[in-house]
Amino acid sequence: MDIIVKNLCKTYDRNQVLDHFSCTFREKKMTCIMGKSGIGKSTLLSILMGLEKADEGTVSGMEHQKISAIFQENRLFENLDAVTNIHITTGKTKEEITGFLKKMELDDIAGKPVSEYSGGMKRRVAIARALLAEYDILIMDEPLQGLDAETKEKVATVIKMQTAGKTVLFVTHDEKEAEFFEAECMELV
Ligand SMILES: Nc1ncnc2c1ncn2[C@@H]1O[C@H](COP(=O)(O)OP(=O)(O)OP(=O)(O)O)[C@@H](O)[C@H]1O
Repeated sequence: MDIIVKNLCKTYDRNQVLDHFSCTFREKKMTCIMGKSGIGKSTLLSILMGLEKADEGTVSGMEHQKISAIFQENRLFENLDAVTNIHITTGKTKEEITGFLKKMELDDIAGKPVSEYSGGMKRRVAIARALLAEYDILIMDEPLQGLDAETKEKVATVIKMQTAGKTVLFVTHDEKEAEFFEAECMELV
């Protein structure tokens, strides 16, 4: 089912962020949501996920759908290791998680608490957790931010393979990422 957004409005205090915004996100496709900083991309995602309420407008196609998300913040349990972090959320076995972490080049630190990881390692754990969860719709808010060019390419390749044929909404500032993922682009203005 496509996700159909009609006439969304959202104002914080006197700051009108979304003004009758409408668009369609196609089922089983990746859509890149682009637009300048502060334009309302994360706000749109929050409304789609039901974490924020729109002042006006409707969203259809999200009902009864399992959503997995990578937020701008990693939202990890810092005192737990990568495997436990991912197990708690996804229910996947230690073997499944360890195998996947290897693809993300995280297997050697998987047993240490997340608090001891670098920023890029934490980001990869958050990405792995979202990809291993069962979902109908994957929502990613600047998932590759903070990764070096080489790691970004590897992780992007894993994301591309894992999300083929899935409905994915992907906020990025980087047109090259949109090209790499062969995603449809939607610009917030
Ligand atoms: N909870 C909130 N309370 C008040 N203002 C908010 C809140 N959340 C977002 N805003 C404001 O709404 C506007 C849009 O923010 P949002 O985070 O959606 O933008 P964005 O396009 O995702 O930006 P970026 O690319 O920098 O992440 C900004 O002016 C921001 O300050």
